[in-house]
Amino acid sequence: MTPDDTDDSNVSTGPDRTEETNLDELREEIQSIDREIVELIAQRTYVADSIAQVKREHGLATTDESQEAAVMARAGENAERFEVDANMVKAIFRLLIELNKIEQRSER
Ligand SMILES: O=C(O)C(=O)C[C@]1(C(=O)O)C=C[C@@H](O)C=C1
Repeated sequence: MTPDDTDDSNVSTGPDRTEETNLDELREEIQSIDREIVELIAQRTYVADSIAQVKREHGLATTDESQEAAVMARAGENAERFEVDANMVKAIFRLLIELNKIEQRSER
C-alpha cells in the first residue's frame, strides 16, 4: 500500500474548502438577486395601485383582458430573449397579475 492509497481527499464527505467558498459566494449572489426580485415585485404593485386609482376615477373595470394578453405576450418574448422557459415565466406573470387584481379589488 502506498501513501496515496490511503488518501481520502476525494471521498465525498461534502465540499472542500474552496468549493464551499464558491458555493457561499454563489448563494450570496442568489440572495441579492432574490431581494431585487422582491423589490421589483413591490414596484410593479405600486404602479398597479396607481393604475387602479386612474381606473376608479374613470369608472373602469379592474380587469383589462387585452392588457393582460399584452403583458403575457411580452413575458413570453422576454423569456425567449433571455433563454429561459417561456411557460414558467408566463406562470410567474400570471401570478403577478392576479396579485394586482386582488390588491386592486380590495381597494374598491
Ligand atoms: O394595466 C392594467 O390595467 C393593470 O391593472 C395592471 C395589470 C397587470 O398586473 O399587468 C393588472 C390587471 C389588469 O387586468 C391588467 C394588467
